[in-house]
Amino acid sequence: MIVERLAIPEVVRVRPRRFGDARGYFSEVFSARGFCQQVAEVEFVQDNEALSGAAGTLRGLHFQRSPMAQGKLIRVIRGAILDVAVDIRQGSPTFGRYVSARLDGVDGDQLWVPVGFAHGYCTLEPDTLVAYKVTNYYSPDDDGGILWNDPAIGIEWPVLPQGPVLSAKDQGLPLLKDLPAQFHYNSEQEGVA
Ligand SMILES: Cc1cn([C@H]2C[C@H](O)[C@@H](COP(=O)(O)OP(=O)(O)O[C@H]3O[C@@H](C)C(=O)[C@@H](O)[C@H]3O)O2)c(=O)[nH]c1=O
Repeated sequence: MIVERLAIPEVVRVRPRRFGDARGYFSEVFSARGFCQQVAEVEFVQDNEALSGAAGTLRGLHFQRSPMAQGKLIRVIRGAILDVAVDIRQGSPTFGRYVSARLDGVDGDQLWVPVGFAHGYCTLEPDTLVAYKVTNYYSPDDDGGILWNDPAIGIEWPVLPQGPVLSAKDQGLPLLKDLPAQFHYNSEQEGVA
């Protein structure tokens, strides 16, 4: 497993080893032992899967507030995404900044996005299948979000002349500066894993 910390070092790109042979390949896509030793000591409780039909489907930017905040380990089974994590930790030197990584089903890279970050992705190919593990259960009451194209964050999404395919919910999310106080993430309440 190769581990690479991004410009915001709590966000980590993980490349599990693949053993190729004449049949194809074998890969341990997750091992608690390796992950806890090399990336973050967390426990995952839920596995999610999302299929997006059209290239240019954008989901995000999402998070759950404390105490239901979720760390997420994202990978692409088929297709490709630009995956994005935005630092929303109050007082963080990188608050409001983001990192991104291309993930695809060909090389099998994963992205670890800890609590304290909003997460989103845009699909780069049709029929992209994304799978991710999360460290806390889904809690719609604690669901928070930030508008995907908040100019203060300035994410360089793929160029989409028609604009992205968005859910109705994601079209109406607030800007980071307008996030209600009860959705502010305070690292002192909940340590960053
Ligand atoms: C996220 C989630 C959704 N759902 C349901 C609620 C809803 O009816 C349907 C679709 O939900 P959403 O529109 O929120 O799905 P989606 O926009 O794909 O939401 C996801 O986006 C990415 C970027 C993330 O980071 C995830 O944490 C999650 O927020 O699935 C669950 O039952 N469990 C879950 O954990």
